[in-house]
Amino acid sequence: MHSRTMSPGLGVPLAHASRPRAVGDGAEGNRLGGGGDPGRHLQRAAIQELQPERSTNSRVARSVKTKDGVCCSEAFGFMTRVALQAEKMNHHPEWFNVYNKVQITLTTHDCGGLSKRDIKMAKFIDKTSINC
Ligand SMILES: C[C@H](O)[C@H](O)[C@H]1CNC2=NC(N)=NC(=O)C2=N1
Repeated sequence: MHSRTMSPGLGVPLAHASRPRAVGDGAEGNRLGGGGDPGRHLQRAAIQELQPERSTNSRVARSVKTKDGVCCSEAFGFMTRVALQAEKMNHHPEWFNVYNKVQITLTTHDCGGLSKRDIKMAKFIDKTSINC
């Protein structure tokens, strides 16, 4: 079953799968650590390398708190850098922001779990948040 949501401004219906799609949509989108993949131990090591906080085997979480207290400009600047990277990678975070706090969850919807894109995005977020 699919639920359809109109994308804001584009007027193009977006089909959202209501459950994880089949694994594998190309090298970047193959689910890590799953199934009988012979490389799964290597892939699992890649996931563990992220030192995830509050993560599961299908989602990686990050929490960022910028220095600017209840002001938001540093948090917005951080989110802008991540948003531009997300557009560049075509891989988008699920995130929540209040004041100087940003809670981020990374997962690959196309394969219903973690992929190399999540690892690449998590490393970008870790590097970018160092200066916040
Ligand atoms: C069609 C488009 O390439 C896909 O929907 C992209 C967009 N951004 C994405 N972001 C995330 N987090 N997971 C995806 O599977 C994904 N897929």
